[in-house]
Parts: sequence; structure tokens; C-alpha cells
Amino acid sequence: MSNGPFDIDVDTLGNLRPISKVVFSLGSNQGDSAAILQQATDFLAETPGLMLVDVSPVYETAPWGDVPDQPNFLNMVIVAESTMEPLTLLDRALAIEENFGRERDVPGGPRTLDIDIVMVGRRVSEGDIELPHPHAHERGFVLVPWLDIDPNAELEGHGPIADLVEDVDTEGIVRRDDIVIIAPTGF
Ligand SMILES: Nc1ncnc2c1ncn2[C@@H]1O[C@H](COP(=O)(O)OP(=O)(O)OP(=O)(O)O)[C@@H](O)[C@H]1O
Ligand SMILES: Nc1nc2c(c(=O)[nH]1)N=C(CO)CN2
Repeated sequence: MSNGPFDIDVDTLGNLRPISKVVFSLGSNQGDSAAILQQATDFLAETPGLMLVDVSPVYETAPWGDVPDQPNFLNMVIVAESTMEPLTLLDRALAIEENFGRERDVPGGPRTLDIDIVMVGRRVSEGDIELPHPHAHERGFVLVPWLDIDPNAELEGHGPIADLVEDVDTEGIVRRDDIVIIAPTGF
């Protein structure tokens, strides 16, 4: 597992490209959420330049944030390695969301699929993207599944996620072992 721009990849033209650790948070509370999370995982795995390393268990989570009156979410986290630029990763995430009818009538409201980029191993603030994700450190629905598969992870600027999870509300976050997401791995 790479933890920053220290490993390199050589593309077919001989160009050297840094490999970064990338963490995604996926959530859904509209439609067949379990099937949507599986398909979104497949789409991410098919992305050139992105290799899935580990996929968390699925959790059912009470709505977090300003819109409490909406269905529970299914949430999961994916740890990956990538040679893609952050803005290219974001474009890919948005394109995958579009497949499931991305609608954003209410900020923080119901959605078929939300893919947030949690971190890319360094701080980024350019155009439409901010990394680490500005709310990841305070979201139990991100930290709890992430901790399952990456217990020693650190979130830049915030410290070990094992410490962060102690300070968030984890009530209403229930592991759903009856839902299993199959993760194709490898470049
Ligand atoms: N790290 C990031 N991951 C995903 N989107 C980001 C990130 N940083 C900035 N953005 C921007 O935020 C937008 C996400 O909008 P969206 O409607 O999904 O927000 P939200 O899901 O309601 O809120 P949140 O991003 O807090 O989960 C994206 O279109 C993108 O431009
Ligand atoms: N539990 C939970 N709450 C949320 C979620 C989510 O994925 N899970 N996504 C939101 C929009 O970003 C707002 N609130």
C-alpha cells in the first residue's frame, strides 16, 4: 500500500506517475441501495489508473447532518491506489453518480448514490475539490467503516482515525453483515 507520492508507476509511454492512496466514501438512501453500492464499486474497479485495495463492510446509518427526516443510508468505504489526478478522480466519481440519476434537490438530502473522495494522501484545494473532504473527520458513517479495513489510517490535518472515531456520534450506525459487496481488485 502506498501512502503518498513516493511510489511511482510507469505508463506505456514511459512517463513516471506517482501512486497515491485514495479513500472513497459511498452512500445511498434511495432505490436498491445495496445493488447500487455493488455497481458503483464495479465502476470504480473498472476505472483505468485506479486499483481497489480493500472494501469495507456495509453499514446502515442514521442520517447525519441538517436533514434528519430522510431514510437511513447504506454506507461503505473503499481504499484504493491511483495514478489519477484529484480532479480526474472527482470527474469519474460524478460520472458514476450520474449513472444512478444524480439529483441534488436538497443539500444533504436523499440520494441514490453519493461518492465522496475522503483523501488522496495530500492536501488539495483546487477548483471544485477539497481534500481531505472537509467533513470526513466528523462523520461516523465514514470513520466507522474505514477503521474496519484501515485501522492505522491517518487523515491529514486531523490525526489517526482510531482517535477521531472516539469523538463522533456512532449511535445509529449498524453493520449489515447480510449485505456483502464483492470487490474486484487489481489494475
Ligand atoms: N473531496 C470531495 N469529494 C467529493 N466532492 C467534493 C469534494 N470536495 C469538493 N467536492 C465538491 O462537492 C460536490 C459534492 O456535492 P454533493 O451534492 O455530493 O454534496 P453533498 O454530498 O450534499 O455534501 P458532502 O460533499 O458534504 O457529502 C462535488 O460536486 C464537488 O464539486
Ligand atoms: N448517515 C449518512 N448521512 C448522510 C450521508 C450519508 O452518506 N450517510 N450523506 C449526506 C450527504 O452528503 C448527508 N447525510
